[in-house]
Amino acid sequence: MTTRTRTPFLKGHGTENDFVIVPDPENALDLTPAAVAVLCDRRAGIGGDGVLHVVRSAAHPEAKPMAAEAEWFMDYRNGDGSVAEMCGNGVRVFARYLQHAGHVGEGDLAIATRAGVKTVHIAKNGDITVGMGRARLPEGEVTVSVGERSWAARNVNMGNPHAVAFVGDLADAGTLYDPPPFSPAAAYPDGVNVEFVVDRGPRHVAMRVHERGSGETRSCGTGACAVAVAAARRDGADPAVTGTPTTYTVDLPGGRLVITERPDGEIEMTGPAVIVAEGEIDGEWLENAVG
Ligand SMILES: N[C@H](CCC[C@H](N)C(=O)O)C(=O)O
Repeated sequence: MTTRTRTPFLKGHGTENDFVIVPDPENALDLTPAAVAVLCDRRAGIGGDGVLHVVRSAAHPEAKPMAAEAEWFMDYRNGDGSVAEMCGNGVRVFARYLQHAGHVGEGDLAIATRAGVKTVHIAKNGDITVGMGRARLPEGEVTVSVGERSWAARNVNMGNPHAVAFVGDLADAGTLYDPPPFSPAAAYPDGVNVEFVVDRGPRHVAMRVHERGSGETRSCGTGACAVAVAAARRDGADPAVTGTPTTYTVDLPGGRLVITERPDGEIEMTGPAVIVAEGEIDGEWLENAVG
């Protein structure tokens, strides 16, 4: 962005996982990691867990191969400026933005992401359902720690990496200021999102999450999917084994998501998404802030 340009932005969230939305159909903006970090700064910037850069698939080299299937590409960035493969809450907010901007209506659409094309359904009641694809469950147990405490965790990949630890009480995870150390280091060469989970009832869990690149957030869509997949295996309810779909209700600090895994491994996540506000980014401010 050059000085004195004014770039539209919107603010939105899905179960309080919040994002700065930057519409840029022709991929004209130079959205550097430093610019993302400044935009996500909750004091000196707009504030958010991440940025949803809205680009036509045909205008982005990573999304061009998906352009025939999905007109729009969610170029997702974490709040620290790093790039992640996928953001579940982000896809719902992205779909809500496309609807808000008049690009799509209620019903079915497809969104390109770095983890492939995701199918999305915008329901009349406002709920948004995302086809999250299949989980990968790398072999080998991992351990995560917070302070003096450690837990065995399940390695689940939803396009992005997760470590799911079942704990006695969500307070056991302490303040979660820093990324929880994990071992073996080789399990997550590019870092990891760590979820701490307790039971609330049959097929009903609650979780906290420390997100790679964003810190503790109020919600994580891919994390909720990873938790549901790990819980189903713990509970002897793996749909591939039982032949019946499993649905888990996942309560997060920021709201509730419903995750269904089918016998073929396909996972669907349903939850809300809202647009909170829209405005303009001052190019001169951003240029000075980035330095
Ligand atoms: N921090 C994650 C990306 C965002 C995931 C989360 N916000 C979601 O809703 O899935 C990562 O680095 O893999």
